[in-house]
Amino acid sequence: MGETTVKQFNQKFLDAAAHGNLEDLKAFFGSVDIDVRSDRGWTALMFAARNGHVEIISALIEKGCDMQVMNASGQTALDIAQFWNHKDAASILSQHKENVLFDQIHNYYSLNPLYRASDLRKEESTLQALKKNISSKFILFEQQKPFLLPPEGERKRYKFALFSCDELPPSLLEEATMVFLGLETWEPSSSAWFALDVKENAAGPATQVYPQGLFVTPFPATMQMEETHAGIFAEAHSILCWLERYRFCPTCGTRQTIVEGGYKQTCTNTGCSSHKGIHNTCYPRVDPSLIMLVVSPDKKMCLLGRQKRFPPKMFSCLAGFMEPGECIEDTCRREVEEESGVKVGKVDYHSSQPWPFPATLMLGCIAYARTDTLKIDKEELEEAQWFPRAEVAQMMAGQHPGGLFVPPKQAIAHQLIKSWLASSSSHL
Ligand SMILES: NC(=O)C1=CN([C@@H]2O[C@H](COP(=O)(O)OP(=O)(O)OC[C@H]3O[C@@H](n4cnc5c(N)ncnc54)[C@H](O)[C@@H]3O)[C@@H](O)[C@H]2O)C=CC1
Ligand SMILES: [Mg+2]
Ligand SMILES: [Mg+2]
Ligand SMILES: [Mg+2]
Ligand SMILES: [Zn+2]
Repeated sequence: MGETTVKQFNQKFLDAAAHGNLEDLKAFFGSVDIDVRSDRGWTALMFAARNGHVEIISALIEKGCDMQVMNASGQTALDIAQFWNHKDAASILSQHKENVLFDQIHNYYSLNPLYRASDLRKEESTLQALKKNISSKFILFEQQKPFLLPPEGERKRYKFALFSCDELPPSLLEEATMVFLGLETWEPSSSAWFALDVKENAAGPATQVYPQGLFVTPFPATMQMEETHAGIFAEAHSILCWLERYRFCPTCGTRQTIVEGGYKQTCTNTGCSSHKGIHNTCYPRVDPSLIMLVVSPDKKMCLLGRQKRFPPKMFSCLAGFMEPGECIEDTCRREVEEESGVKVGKVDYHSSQPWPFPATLMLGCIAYARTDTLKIDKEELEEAQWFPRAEVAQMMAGQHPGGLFVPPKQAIAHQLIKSWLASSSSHL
């Protein structure tokens, strides 16, 4: 095709989106660049958002269009739908959190599309009404094991089986530990999501509705979930583990009551000092830890290590829990020196990842080493070594001659290594 014909071809595709003509639009799939832009920098998704064509938006999203791009005025498709007050279109677009996370790296387990509606947690009567609302969605756990639909046909990933209140026995709804996870969108009338944890024997009622569903051991199955469901799993699983493991007041040992949709527990002993002053024992815990890609002083190598529990031949970034009263930079320097003997200078923050086993928050950093002599702490690491960039690239690609490899893309370690490889290509 000549340049003019390509332009005309692209324009027809954009017109189909603007006019809401789904059949015409689909005819272009496979031959057109789905993110092609008009002269003003508008994509097909933006044209569909401008006119509120919900079907077109869904079809484009399903085909994997980029939702983060901006037009020449700095608007995304979501901004455009909101500006023209197309509520349904805005709602679909806002469910895909990439929209609001533009320019941000998002890691697996962090893509939770729910609006947490934390203000509603305190409104007990609203929560009770939502629990009985037929549009509310329930996900099930049995002793913290999620009830999932296994990969099937074209779908390569696990996803949650969703239940409505009339599909679950009333006794189960009453007795299970319940967590209010949030609303589907910021619209107060949108569907609420709840997680239910049953002690045992929920398989009967659950498999009546979904014969193919099963309660699975969360790790590693949840590493293979639809990404938004993995985000919802992270929220639900961390809270449920906390509710299960902190049933008694850490201050006086009295039984606690679950309140605020599962996001708080209060001690039933009115004389307990946990009711006075500032304390944090009644809220769910999150344990911050650091994970760092350590770059050598000459910037040509990075430091990777193996913990004993890793699969054979897997090397990853060093990691360690933060200690009270410590800043991120000092945790990074201390953990690297403790485990490898290497002294770190500058520390750059990269991105973070909730690690819901049970509630770690991994803070990913790039750490610049000042020294390169290794003195490995054999308790913490079985092995650690400096790897040149080319070898790391082979490990990432699964083409290392010795069979060494790095964690899969769902792990933040993978993303740190990938970023370093991309940024260090200029040092070759
Ligand atoms: N995605 C990846 O490639 C990797 C992830 N990790 C994760 O990073 C996190 C921290 O790394 P580690 O090397 O294990 O930390 P670490 O180097 O601080 O050593 C672990 C020890 O720290 C102590 N500890 C202190 N606070 C703790 C807490 N809140 N929970 C549990 N143990 C605590 C325990 O004695 C534990 O054995 C872990 O959650 C681990 O799963 C670790 C290595 C690689
Ligand atoms: Mg350590
Ligand atoms: Mg460690
Ligand atoms: Mg430590
Ligand atoms: Zn107490």
